[in-house]
Amino acid sequence: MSTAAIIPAAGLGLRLGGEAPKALREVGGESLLVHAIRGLRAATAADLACFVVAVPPGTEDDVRKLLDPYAGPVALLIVAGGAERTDSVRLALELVPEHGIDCVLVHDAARPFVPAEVIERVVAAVRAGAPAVIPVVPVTDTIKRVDAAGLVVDTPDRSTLVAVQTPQGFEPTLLRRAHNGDTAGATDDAMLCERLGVAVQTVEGSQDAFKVTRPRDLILAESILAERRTP
Ligand SMILES: Nc1ccn([C@@H]2O[C@H](COP(=O)(O)OP(=O)(O)OP(=O)(O)O)[C@@H](O)[C@H]2O)c(=O)n1
Ligand SMILES: C[C@](O)(CO)[C@H](O)COP(=O)(O)O
Repeated sequence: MSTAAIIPAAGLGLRLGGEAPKALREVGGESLLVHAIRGLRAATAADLACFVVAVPPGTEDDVRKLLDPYAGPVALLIVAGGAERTDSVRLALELVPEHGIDCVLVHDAARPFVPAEVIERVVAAVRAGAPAVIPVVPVTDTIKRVDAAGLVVDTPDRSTLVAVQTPQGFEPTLLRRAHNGDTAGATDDAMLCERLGVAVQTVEGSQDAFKVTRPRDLILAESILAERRTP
């Protein structure tokens, strides 16, 4: 049995700004998407069989040429993404093979430096029987809920809160069922499983798995890459 990796990479990167779509922005001379593909391939215990990459409509051929040299023996499928992240994941999921896959990972192109051990932890937990698995890290700020007027409603106990990363791993049939339902307002795929009443398992994530969202995140990304490239 093998793993399929869906990579939603069709976002515009409005918070990051710049000309190119975010997944094609470069760090250390290579795009975030290439770094993400390389990171997934480094997780050898995941037994990756295919990548399905959702890209901005119209960029399919260019992205295929860009990624071909990095996919190696892993099959590379490209699909035009949708308006929302969940649309892009659903469209990619339609290309995931029906047979021979025991785990589907969904991994943001915008998280280029996830350590291999995090990916392998997610896959191992799915293979051990958890139908939905997410990597998480503790939150370091105090989090408050506020109302429309900006007034604080309450302060949740921080020890019960975590920040959620990707890749998120799923038993394939569950992920298909989750994306067949109502996806409105869902900011990750695990949330769709929660809506079905499925228990979602957490595993330890990593600070390196942060999401490139705003311009300063590129500075952190450059610094992580420089650290990794230093012998
Ligand atoms: N319609 C969309 C929107 C997002 N994504 C992908 O989902 C991941 C996480 O989304 P986010 O960081 O919000 O990316 P953007 O939507 O590009 O950013 P922004 O909201 O700032 O425009 C990214 O890899 C992004 O390319 C996608 O495939 N399709
Ligand atoms: C899926 C995700 O990366 C988990 O933290 C996150 O929810 C994506 O959110 P975004 O606002 O679409 O970047």
